Amino acid sequence: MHTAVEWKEGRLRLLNQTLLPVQTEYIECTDWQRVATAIQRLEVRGAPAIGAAAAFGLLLGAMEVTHTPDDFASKLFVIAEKLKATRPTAVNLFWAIDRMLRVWEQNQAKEVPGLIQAMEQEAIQIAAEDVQVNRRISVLGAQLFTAPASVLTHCNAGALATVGFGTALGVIRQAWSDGNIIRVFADETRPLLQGARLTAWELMQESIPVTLITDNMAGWVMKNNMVQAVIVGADRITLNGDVANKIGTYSVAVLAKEHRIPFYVAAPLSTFDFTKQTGDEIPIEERSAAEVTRLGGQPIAPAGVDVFNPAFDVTPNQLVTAIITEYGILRAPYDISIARIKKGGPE
Ligand SMILES: CSC[C@@H](O)[C@@H](O)C(=O)COP(=O)(O)O
Repeated sequence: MHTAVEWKEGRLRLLNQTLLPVQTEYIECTDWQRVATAIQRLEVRGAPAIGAAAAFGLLLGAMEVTHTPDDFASKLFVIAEKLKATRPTAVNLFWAIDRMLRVWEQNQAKEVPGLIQAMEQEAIQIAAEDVQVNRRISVLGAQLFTAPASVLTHCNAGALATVGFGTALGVIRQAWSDGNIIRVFADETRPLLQGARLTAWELMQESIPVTLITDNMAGWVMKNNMVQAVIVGADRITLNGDVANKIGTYSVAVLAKEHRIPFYVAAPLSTFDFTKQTGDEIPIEERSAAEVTRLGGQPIAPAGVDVFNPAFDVTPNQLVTAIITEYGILRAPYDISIARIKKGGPE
């Protein structure tokens, strides 16, 4: 398993996911600007991985500032805002940066080196927690699979999208080792092909049987009883259980309902936005038209065509069979089950 985000000797090492599966190359980030660019370009992607990378990005920013404590604070806040502006949808980004800023607040009385040390510990802790949380989600989610089944997934919610094992793919990994996964159908996930490039690659590395399909084949695969469950990750979940995830997830959820197939979401507490009631309030990132009009650098549409390129969609709670978190498996009514985990307690 490759590590997507790694802190080593004062540098952030990111696996460059835009080059996969052709090349396995790492980016050594020594300044916060490079981390911001990596998030924007999707060199590091997936909600938990973005959160961890941003925490280290803010740390790198803090390490550059060696002036008076006042100056330190104002510069730190500017860097935090710039990092927050990289991508709008995955709430883990904001969650991780705010967590880092709280450490600054609590250690304000310290000299800059002491402050930086506290911030470094926090960033390392954010990354380490994600590894633990992935394992917990995987073990809990695997309990939903009591007999051998084939599953469909969308985008990539694996090791590449986290610091550890993955969320949706973590559950699949665990259920596979329990003998309960026959095959994984991976949607290619247009426009940036995270399913084809990343999920298929990750699963093949571990010899988990995977079949790649284009996004528009999911309905036919379900109609032919080729999958018994859908499992995906999430970028933001609101208090009512609405789920933002990679564009195309909503279509898969609608199809799953039509075919009476359970639709599971696996996500850590850091993906819940307790400040938002419904999915209507989630900012949806729109990305460049070139992602749709070009494939592998080649034009596949007439020059100048109008394009709509939302990177995410929102699946309404009534299409979600269960949400697997490190605190337990949540089911409807989600306003009640989510209110319970909001307090940090088990479901
Ligand atoms: C555990 S990752 C969950 C989500 O972040 C994932 O499904 C997803 O939509 C990633 O989108 P991306 O645009 O590749 O960052």
